[in-house]
Amino acid sequence: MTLKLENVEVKIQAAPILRGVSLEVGTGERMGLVGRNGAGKTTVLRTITGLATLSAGKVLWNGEDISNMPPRQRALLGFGYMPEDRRLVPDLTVEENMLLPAWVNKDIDAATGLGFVYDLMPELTEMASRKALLLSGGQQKMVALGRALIAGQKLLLLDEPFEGVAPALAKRISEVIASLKEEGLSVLIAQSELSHSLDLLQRESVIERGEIIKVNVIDHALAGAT
Ligand SMILES: Nc1ncnc2c1ncn2[C@@H]1O[C@H](COP(=O)(O)OP(=O)(O)OP(=O)(O)O)[C@@H](O)[C@H]1O
Repeated sequence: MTLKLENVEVKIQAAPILRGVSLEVGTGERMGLVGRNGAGKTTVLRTITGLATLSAGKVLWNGEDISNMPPRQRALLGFGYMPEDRRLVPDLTVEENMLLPAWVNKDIDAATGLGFVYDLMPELTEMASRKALLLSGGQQKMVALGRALIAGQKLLLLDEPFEGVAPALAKRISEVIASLKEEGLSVLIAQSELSHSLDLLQRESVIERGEIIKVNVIDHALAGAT
């Protein structure tokens, strides 16, 4: 299950936002996408989900060109997306918020998705019937992660999953993401700083002004990981 971007160009109102972006995320790999605000990280994730339109280049999934596939079909391939803002509906419960993608896209297998998420994050079972507005910011991030996993059981795209999250919850989110390797999930994590996830990532692509300028292999000994 390999994701590949080949020379992807995206323009917004004629302005070049992504300029020849190429990257590859292998089965079970956790790849970082690191860059400053405005570098183009969110646009890369939106291109993979199909929400942003390419003006050139290709998005490949297991070698198949999916550049023109609509977002709802990509969800059925097992793509999950957690946007930077959590976008939970305050008056809906935790479970209802997680089921939103399946309400919108009837082809998503909600029961399987929900079972997968509750096995992975039992704490969400305990808060399933609480309204989203009663949760802390970090708990809301957990729910948003759960929601991304309802469909995203092959490729998970996370935009700033640790931003504004207290250390204990950030550690828990990190643990959950790490455990996905056993499920063979590929994960791409966009963030402006690496601090929370150095030991979580195998590689990081560095993006600057819409271009990948380098790919680093994370040295876990140096990062202090075991
Ligand atoms: N809808 C839009 N209209 C105009 N410009 C846009 C739009 N979306 C993104 N941009 C521009 O594209 C560039 C890349 O934005 P993008 O959100 O992908 O960056 P980012 O690295 O994710 O940063 P951030 O973490 O601040 O979201 C920025 O210069 C941004 O201003």
